[in-house]
Amino acid sequence: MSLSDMKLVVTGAAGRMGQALIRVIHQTPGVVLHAAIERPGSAFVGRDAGELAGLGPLGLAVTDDPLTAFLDADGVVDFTRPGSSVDFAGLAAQARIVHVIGTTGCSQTDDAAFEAASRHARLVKSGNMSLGVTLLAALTQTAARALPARDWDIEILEMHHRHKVDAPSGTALLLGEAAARGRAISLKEQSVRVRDGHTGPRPEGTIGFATLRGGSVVGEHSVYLAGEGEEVILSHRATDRAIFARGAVAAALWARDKKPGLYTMPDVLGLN
Ligand SMILES: NC(=O)C1=CN([C@@H]2O[C@H](COP(=O)(O)OP(=O)(O)OC[C@H]3O[C@@H](n4cnc5c(N)ncnc54)[C@H](OP(=O)(O)O)[C@@H]3O)[C@@H](O)[C@H]2O)C=CC1
Ligand SMILES: O=C(O)C1=N[C@H](C(=O)O)C[C@H](O)C1
Repeated sequence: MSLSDMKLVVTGAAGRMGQALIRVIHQTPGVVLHAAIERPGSAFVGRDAGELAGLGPLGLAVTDDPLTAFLDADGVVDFTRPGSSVDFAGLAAQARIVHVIGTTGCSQTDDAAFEAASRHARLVKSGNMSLGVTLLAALTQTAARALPARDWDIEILEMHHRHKVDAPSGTALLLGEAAARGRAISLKEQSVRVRDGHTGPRPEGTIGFATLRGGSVVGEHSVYLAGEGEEVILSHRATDRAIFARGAVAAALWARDKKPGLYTMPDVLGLN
């Protein structure tokens, strides 16, 4: 470790993403694992973070004390649950550090809390931290703008593993927002999140969502632009959670010298 290495805290350290983050931080020059956090009462508290992530012992025990961990850290990388991420954003604001939020399924109230925390912390939040999906969103916006709503319907299909708890996925919603921007419409007013029974014909100009869950699928997303006699399909398939972890660590490093604020992955990748 060098003096200038960015000291990162991983919350939800024993989770699927927590373990991937510990591995990526261990391999990435310029960052160091400062603390690993699980919730009070978790069976993982006290366990070695490296052993949890399959790296062998790192000499760093998982704790349930984020306040102490954040005070002496440069950033926190957080893929947990909405309520927990809101609490962590408050602590990151107190500590004036970087908070990278990958957690999905957040409500408008949660988003307002992130906005408030970003007055003091540097927050980077995205429903998908991968380079591929950030590009897919840009392509979706371009395609939605180019293909008129009168002739081209937009549908977003996603599939994830059986343990996922929120739907549609954060990525599907991010792609829906990109399509809505391309069409200059409000996703909230024009989205169809569920279909069941006698639905009637498809309302023109809407953006539809369909959700599949099963097995160990890491994450698959397709944007269908369906016209009369032809379809354009833009797709992304994640096969390794390391893509999200690498994006999150790149976001933390990018945000290190930024002003307090709420940023997204296109900011990190210079696409805005
Ligand atoms: N933006 C992106 O690129 C990506 C986002 N995600 C999102 O990240 C989130 C996590 O996904 P995943 O890793 O699969 O989920 P997991 O359930 O495997 O992991 C979440 C971990 O967070 C822990 N946790 C929850 N609350 C707290 C808390 N207050 N303090 C400390 N630890 C806590 C959980 O503990 P316990 O089990 O005890 O509750 C669990 O160990 C989801 O919202 C998912 O959609 C996932 C992949 C990529
Ligand atoms: O829960 C997951 O696993 C994932 N969640 C994110 C989402 O909701 O889009 C990103 C990725 O697809 C994996």
